[in-house]
Order: sequence, then structure tokens, then C-alpha cells
Amino acid sequence: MNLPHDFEIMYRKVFGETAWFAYLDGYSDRPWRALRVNPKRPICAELYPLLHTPVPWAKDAYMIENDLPLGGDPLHAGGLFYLQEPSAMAPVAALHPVAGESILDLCAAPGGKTTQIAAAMNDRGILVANEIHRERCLALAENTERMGLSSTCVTNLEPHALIPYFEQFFDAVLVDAPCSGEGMFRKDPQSIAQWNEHLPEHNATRQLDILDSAYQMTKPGGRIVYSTCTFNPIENETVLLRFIAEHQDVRLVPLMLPEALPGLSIDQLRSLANEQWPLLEDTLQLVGNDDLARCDTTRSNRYFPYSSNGEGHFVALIEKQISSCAPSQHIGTAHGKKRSLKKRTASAQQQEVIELFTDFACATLSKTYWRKLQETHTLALHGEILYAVPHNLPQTVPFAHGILRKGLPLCTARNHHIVPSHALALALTAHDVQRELQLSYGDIRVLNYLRGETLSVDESNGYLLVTVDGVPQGFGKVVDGILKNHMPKGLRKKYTFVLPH
Ligand SMILES: C[S@@+](CC[C@H](N)C(=O)[O-])C[C@H]1O[C@@H](n2cnc3c(N)ncnc32)[C@H](O)[C@@H]1O
Repeated sequence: MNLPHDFEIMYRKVFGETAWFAYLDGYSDRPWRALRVNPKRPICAELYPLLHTPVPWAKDAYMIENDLPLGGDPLHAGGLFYLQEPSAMAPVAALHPVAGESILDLCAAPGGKTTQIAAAMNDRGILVANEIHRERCLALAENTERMGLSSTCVTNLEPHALIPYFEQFFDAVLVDAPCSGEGMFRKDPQSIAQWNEHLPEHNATRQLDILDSAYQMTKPGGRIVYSTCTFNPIENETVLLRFIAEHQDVRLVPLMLPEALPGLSIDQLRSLANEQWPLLEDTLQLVGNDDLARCDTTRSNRYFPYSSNGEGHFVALIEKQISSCAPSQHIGTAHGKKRSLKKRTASAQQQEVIELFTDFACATLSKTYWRKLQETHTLALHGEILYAVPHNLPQTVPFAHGILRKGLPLCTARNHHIVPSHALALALTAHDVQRELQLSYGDIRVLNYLRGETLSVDESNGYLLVTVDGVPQGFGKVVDGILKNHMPKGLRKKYTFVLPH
């Protein structure tokens, strides 16, 4: 493996000689792989043989010890599992989300940690998943849909642009920051070519900006998890030190994640300081003696591929203390404005679509699901799409540019008709519908359905949920013995059964 010379000089010092050679040896092994099972789905028998080596720091997660192309399996399309590098699951373990909380995942695409947070919250509460890059944000939205999340909003904004809607709002914020990716060199050798010794300082400025936005959106008493997939002490401990030195009401909370090692100490950082890294030198000078306990960077955790079953990762848990000043007024939009004629027309349209969806819901969904959805969500029309918006989302969050998915899209309305959304189909379980087309793993009709073909069925007219061993795949509409396919065109593709059956 050809690692940059400057990289070697630095990490022989940071890791120590023995660990450096263990790290180099690791390049002859294949990268770690793991999957997380979606607790919303029934586990089908074919998956069991894969579930024997748990990831010690993450719930429902297992190491994958084979090369099966699991991403092309119908059970992956139905959101039964999410493929994720194991140490990338550690930040959510540190965040420790619980049902009913309000959580922000600020750098969220493609959604590994978002879907892990939602699972920990049992999909109850508020989860806002934000991604700055449009293309990556679409992948994020697709993954939240695939995993069947109902209480997640997907936004496509710069972190600071969210502050007006969510000032001091969240119980917890995850900053899984863009970084130099040194921890993923083995998994993604292309990132080695992009590395240079100036990258970390450049990244650190951006990471501090993102952390500052996270701070402004965290409520007093709330928590922030800062994580990266780099080994770099500038992007890790230095950014933390700087952030804590600049915010008097935050402190580092000791983390002891399984198989992780402590972060570098301030003394270790001092020994690394040189003119090549002005940010480190400057930051060390900012840290006063009074700050030493708050700033103890050994309270953070590091994962190394040679000492745990995962690639390189860094995780720190920060607490924002209760003493912070009161939130300033939400800036928000439109709320409370005089209703215009245009708005009345819009609300008449919304009423019509809600009635059409109610007819669909009464014919297709279980009474319990439909009642619970209305108890926890508000129905709101935006353009052609009717959404179920989680009740406790601040009313000031508009349907606007950058707010890609405000809750669960229920249906699209056109010309006085509605078509139920794929997102709704995947948010359901077999208990949530009145009728399903139950197919078994290995049945060729599953692959035909996922390719977008119609199926002949012996069912009466109307919508039904297509399932494989209880895992939803999408809706179909029966018309005179033919199941019309409702898989979105963009998702239709050739799947194969990759698990032994
Ligand atoms: C490490 S990745 C996130 C991985 C994700 N949390 C997951 O678990 O799937 C960092 C993300 O930050 C985004 N990003 C890049 N620049 C950013 C910025 N200035 N502010 C916020 N996010 C940014 C990247 O597009 C990338 O998707």
C-alpha cells in the first residue's frame, strides 16, 4: 500500500511504532463489513445464518463474513437490513437516542446513522436528517424510505440555514463531519490520492462551523456527538478543544465504547504541535487551566482497524449545560399571516386530497394504523404530495426549498385521484394493511415485481401490499385479476436472491 510520506511520518508518531506496523499489516486483510437489521421488519429465516457475530457497540448489528452482494437482494430493497461499516455505528451508540426525543443528524447522507438513530427511537419522536449536497440528499431520502421511516424529515440545507427553524430545539445533534477520511483508506483506496497535509486544517475550519450550528440548535442540557472517519488529530481532538474553549457552557462527557481506545491527551497534542499546524498551536494556547477537566480529550474514543473489528473512527460526546441563555425567537415563516384567497383555495384542495386518501386508508390500511397515524401526525398537502407531518415538528418549519421531505409522503394527487406513495408502502408492516400479496423468498414473482412487471393474481380489485416473508416491497393495484405494479420507475431493477434458500 502506497501511503503518502507525510502521512507515514505523522502516524508513526501518533500511533507509536508497534501500532504503525500493525496498521500497515492490516492492509492485506479485507475491510470490515457489517449489517444492521431493521427492527421494524420481521427477520426472515434466510437471514439468520448471517446473524452470528454481533457488533459489540451497536444494537441489532452483525459482522458480515462473506462476499455476498447483499445490496442486490430483494430483502435489501424492502429495508430488512442496512449495510454499514461497523465502526461507523459507534457515534449513534454514543448519542444514545431514545423514543420521543427530537434529534438532528446534521451531515446525514447516505443515511447509515440516520436509519440507526430512527431504529433506536423506534421511529417515534422527531428526527431531522440534513445533507448539504443535493445528489447525496436524494440518496438519503431513498434510504429513509427504504427503511420505512415515518417520523423523519429530510432537509437539503447548509447547517446554519436550519438555525432559524430549530434554535435550541433538539435534545441531541449528531455531527458526523466531512473529513479527510484517513480511517477509510483501506475501504476506499481512492481517498489516499486526495490526501495532503494541508487538508486537515482546511477541514477543521468547516468542522468548527458545523459544530457551531449544532451548538445553536441544541437545547440546554442537550448533547452533541462529534464524529469523523479520520485518524487526524487536527480534525479530531484539536477541533474538539477549540470548540470547547470557545463555548464556556459545554463539556466533554467520558465515553467508554466497547473496543475503543481513548482519544489523544492534551500532552500528546502538545508533543505534535509544530509550525505545520498553526490551528493546533493556537488552540493549545486558548485552553486555560480552568478548562482542563472540560477539555479532557482522552474522554473521546478512537477506533483503529488493528485494535477493533472496524475501520478508523473518532467519536466524542459533548454536553451543553443547562445554564445557557434562553432561546431567541424563532424566525420562521408565514405562520399567523392573514389567509389569502389563494390559501383558501389551497386548503380546499388539501381537504379534497385528505378525503381521497381517507377513502384509500379505510379500504387498505388497518384501523389501528390509520388511527395512530392521525394521532401522531398532521396531514398536510404540499404541491401534489400529501404528507403525514410529525405533530411536534415546530410549526415554523415551512414546505420550502431545501425541506425535501417533511415527514412521511402518503400519496400523490392528480386530477381528483390519488396514488399511494412507495414511502408509505415501506413504512407499513403486514399488520398495518387489510390485504397483502404474500410471496416467499425464492419466488420468481418477487423479482418480476421488483423489475416493474404486472402479476396475475387471484384477488379482488383494489390496493394490496406486496410482501416477501412479511417484508414489504411496495403497493400493487389489482384490476380484474392483474396486479398493476406500483414500484417507482427509478427503483425498478434486476434483483437476485443472494441468500441460500
Ligand atoms: C461522513 S459523511 C456522513 C455520513 C453519514 N452520517 C452516514 O452515516 O451515512 C459527511 C457528510 O457531510 C456532508 N458535508 C460536506 N460539506 C458539508 C458542510 N459544509 N456542512 C454540512 N455537511 C457537509 C457530505 O456531503 C457528507 O455527506
